[in-house]
Parts: sequence; C-alpha cells; structure tokens
Amino acid sequence: MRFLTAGESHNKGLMAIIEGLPAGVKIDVEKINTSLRLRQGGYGRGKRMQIEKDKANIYSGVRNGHSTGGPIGLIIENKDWANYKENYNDDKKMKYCTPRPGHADLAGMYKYDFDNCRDVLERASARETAIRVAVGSVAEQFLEKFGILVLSYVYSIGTIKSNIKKSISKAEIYKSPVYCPFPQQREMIEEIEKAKKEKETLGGKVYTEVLNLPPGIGSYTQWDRRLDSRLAGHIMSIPSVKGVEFGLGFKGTEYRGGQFHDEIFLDKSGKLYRETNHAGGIEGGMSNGQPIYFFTAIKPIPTVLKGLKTYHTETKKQIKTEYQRSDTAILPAASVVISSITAVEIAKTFLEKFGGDTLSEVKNNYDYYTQKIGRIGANE
Ligand SMILES: Cc1cc2nc3c(=O)[nH]c(=O)nc-3n(C[C@H](O)[C@H](O)[C@H](O)COP(=O)(O)O)c2cc1C
Ligand SMILES: C=C(O[C@@H]1CC(C(=O)O)=C[C@@H](OP(=O)(O)O)[C@H]1O)C(=O)O
Repeated sequence: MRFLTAGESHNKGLMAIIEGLPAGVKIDVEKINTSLRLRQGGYGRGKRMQIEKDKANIYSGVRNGHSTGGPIGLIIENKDWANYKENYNDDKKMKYCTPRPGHADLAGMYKYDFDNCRDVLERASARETAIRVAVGSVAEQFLEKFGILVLSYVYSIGTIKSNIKKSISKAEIYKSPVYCPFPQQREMIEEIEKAKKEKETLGGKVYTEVLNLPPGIGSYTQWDRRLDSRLAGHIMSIPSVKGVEFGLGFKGTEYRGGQFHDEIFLDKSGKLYRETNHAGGIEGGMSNGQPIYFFTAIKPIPTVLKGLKTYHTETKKQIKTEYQRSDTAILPAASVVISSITAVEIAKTFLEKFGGDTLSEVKNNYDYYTQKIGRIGANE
C-alpha cells in the first residue's frame, strides 16, 4: 500500500490517492469525518479552525461502501479558499516577505528560487495533515478487521506532564478538551491560556500505543524494512515533530543490560510471556507481540505573536515577523495526526507480511500465521 498527497493551505483543497488496499474492506466515510473533526479540534487551536469544516469526499476506489482494490481518491475542500480565491494568483497581494523562523520559508525560497515565501508556506503548511488523517482513517478501518488499534494521547504541554496508563479507550481520550485523559488536563488548559495572553506558543509530547499487532511485522533482513525506523521516519514527517522515542527511549541509556532487556518466561502451559516492555514492543526491527509504544516530541508553534526577528525580502532590512492568526498549541491535533500516520505505516507493513488482493486472502494468511504461532484469528 502507498499514497501521495497534493494541495495547499489556502488553495482549493487537499487530495490523496491510496493504492494497494485489498478489495472488500468496509470504508465508512463518517469514520473518516470523525477523525477529521478530532484533528481540527482540541484546546489551543486558532481562528482558521473556525473557518474549516473538514469532510472527506471519496472520489474513487469504493463502491457500495467497500474498497474495490482500485486506487482510492480522497478530497477535502478548503473553506478558506472562498476568502482567498480572488487574490490567490495575484503576485502582489499574495506576497509574503518576512520568512518566519521555525518554518520552511527561508530555505524553501532559496531552494525553489522564489523572491517571497508564499509558494513555500502554502505547501509546507500543516494543513496537509488533514488529508493524511483521512488516509489514516482508511488504514484504521482495515486494521480494525484484525483487532489492531492505534491510540495516541497528549502526555505533556510545555512543562505540564501527565501520566501514562496503558490501553486507555478513545472515548476517555476525546472526552478531554486537550485529549489528555488525566487530571493534569486542567493545568494544561491554564498553561495554554497563559501562553496565549503572553503572545507565546507551546510544544509538548504525545504518547502512542499500537495494540494487538502479531509478532514479526517489519523485518531485520534489510535496513529499510525495520519497523522502528519506518515508524519513526513517518512520524518525523509531521510538521513540528522533533523526536520519536520507543519504549524507555533515551532514559534506557541509564539502565544496565540486566535491567533493561525484557526477559522471556515460560508459563506452566508452555506459553511464552514477558514481565516488562522496555523495548516498546519492537526488537530487531520487528513487532515482538507486546504492545508497541512511543513518545513523539513536538516543538513550540513558530508563529509567536510577539514577533521573532527576521528580514524583509524586498527591503533587505532587519524586521520582526508580521502578526498573523495562529494556533497556540497543537498537541491534541498532533496526537490525531500521529495515530493516523502510525496506522498507515502499520497497515503497510502488515500487508507486506499478509498481503493479498482481497480482505479474505489477507485474513487467510493472517489466520494461518497466527494459528501456527498460537494466537487468536482475525475478527469477522
Ligand atoms: C496540526 C498542526 C497545526 C499547526 N499550526 C500552526 C500554526 O497555526 N502556525 C504556525 O506557525 N505553525 C503551525 N504548525 C507548525 C508548522 O507547520 C511547523 O512548525 C512548520 O511546518 C515547520 O516544522 P518542521 O521544522 O518540523 O518541518 C502546525 C503544525 C501542526 C502539526
Ligand atoms: C490549516 C491548518 O493548520 C494551519 C497550519 C499552519 C502552518 O503554518 O502549518 C498555519 C495555520 O494556518 P493559517 O495560516 O491559514 O491560519 C494553521 O491553521 C489545519 O490544521 O488544518
């Protein structure tokens, strides 16, 4: 399975083509729209999210609510296009001459030989993550058939840290305005309000889990097939992401080998089990049958309303970035993007192991393997 996206932030909209999803997978557009709504939401978002009402249009590859095996075309319209369309192709009115620190603006201008940042910022914008969430929802609907679940929630915003509890439900996560199902959510909201008043922005960390993935997804046989490298690469592609830590992560460097590694035990019935999961569910580039878990670090939003020093591309003078609407913290939105992108990469690696042209073929392959290694079969 693979996909590409196209689209800009204030142009007509966003699109994706997904290729390689087997035929016969039930695709519910309302599930896609629920994920899109969650990505738009969460405490800390700015005025743009009051304009957009993201909805997916399925253009191809689905008939009678099921995938046909052909490419799935998805489109999301930008409502803000209505406010931009008169000027969008007017070079003078759309000029953006103060490259923003923390954005693609400056290097993008050099690279593509632009005299202002407009064409850079339109495509580099995290608006693109909307269509990736739509792709992620399709992947999640496929993974559901095998009981595989990806969950992400906000672990910290700025210096306010919460807790970690394994296998929390999506309902509990999304009940919270900051998608953090712990009492610290109140302090997080206060922290966002404080930053907003001080014309500042915040970053933080997201916690993610992948549940019920059988062992052996990904491979040690070639460097680019390792599951941890593939997941990390995809998560790092999300604008603002600065790091991904599996299991104990950097903290694990302080452990000795005897404490760190998850010993393998045999119970009385001959079943293998582990008492710890410091590896985060991945050993040797493959899932090991334990839950996969990792943290993602998100930098603070670069549009700082009190301004950051930059230069003017025409006057060549030192200046501060100009005021513009912006999000204050996007941890909740990022948590939705992270779980969606994780689902896509898990679905891809899963299909590399069990792939077939139809869902039944994939189920047969999955059942054969999981029964052989002594796990439960696929859900009907
Ligand atoms: C969902 C989401 C919304 C964002 N909203 C804003 C925003 O309103 N203003 C802003 O300056 N950056 C925003 N960003 C962050 C920028 O897109 C990001 O910092 C920039 O693309 C450069 O990131 P990079 O250096 O990691 O590529 C947002 C990021 C995400 C994931
Ligand atoms: C549009 C989205 O996020 C945008 C991402 C973004 C950026 O610079 O990355 C800047 C802001 O857009 P605007 O400049 O139009 O106010 C965010 O609202 C979205 O998440 O759908």
